[in-house]
Amino acid sequence: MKSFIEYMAVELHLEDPKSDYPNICAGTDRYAMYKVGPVLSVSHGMGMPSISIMLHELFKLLHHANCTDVTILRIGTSGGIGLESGTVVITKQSVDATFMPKFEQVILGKTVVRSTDLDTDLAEKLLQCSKELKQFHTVIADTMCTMDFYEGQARLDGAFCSYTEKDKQDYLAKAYASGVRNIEMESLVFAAMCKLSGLKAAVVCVTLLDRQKGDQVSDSHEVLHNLELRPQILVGYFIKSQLGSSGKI
Ligand SMILES: O=P(O)(O)O[C@H]1O[C@H](CO)[C@@H](O)[C@H]1O
Ligand SMILES: O=c1cc[nH]c(=O)[nH]1
Repeated sequence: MKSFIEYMAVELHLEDPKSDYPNICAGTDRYAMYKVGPVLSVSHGMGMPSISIMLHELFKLLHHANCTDVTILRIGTSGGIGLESGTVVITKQSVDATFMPKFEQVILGKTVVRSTDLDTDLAEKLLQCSKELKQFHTVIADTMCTMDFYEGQARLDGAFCSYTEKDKQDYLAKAYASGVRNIEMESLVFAAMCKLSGLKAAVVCVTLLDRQKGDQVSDSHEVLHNLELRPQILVGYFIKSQLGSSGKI
């Protein structure tokens, strides 16, 4: 989060050699938050419960700070399906582990179903940015969001596994056929909460491996670090172009 803010400071020409970027949320270890100019960068931990707490608190903060015209972008990593590792996926729709575009939450003992639509126009603008950048392959596709990294994502290498390689491949093939091209663990509640709050939102994740070829993320730290920079580069370029065209920088 801090390195993204340092990167944005340079991109937006807002860097100050004397300034360090403090963690605005240093009083809690739940997440970290950094800011430069109009850009906030916040960590969200792993999984839907973690990101949903952060989003509740972030939305309240944005409200009390009278922020307007807010765009929220989740950047992160994912497992790909049928894509070369390093491909960046901009989420068209976030779907659950049964490939349905809905987020279910039990509230007061009743199941509430919320839509996980994301902003189509924003996704297209991000894709256009990637075409201008010409640095890596980017697609718009559905993202499957799961409750778990191992059995929830059909891995065979967790502590428990109750299915075969063939079962795994059949499930991933069904996901692919339904339009899913990557798997991660936060987009469902992220999309549902951003839609509910009326904020424009997008999910941009790089794929670290092709799940039809394996389960383990086994590239070197250096290779993985370079792949992880891709969503930052794309979103950084987008933020810069948006702020430039609206005369805010
Ligand atoms: O790269 P991040 O944002 O952590 O996202 C992905 O990586 C984590 C699993 O390794 C999950 O949080 C998943 O959604
Ligand atoms: O396979 C992967 C890689 C990163 N994050 C996930 O959730 N799954």
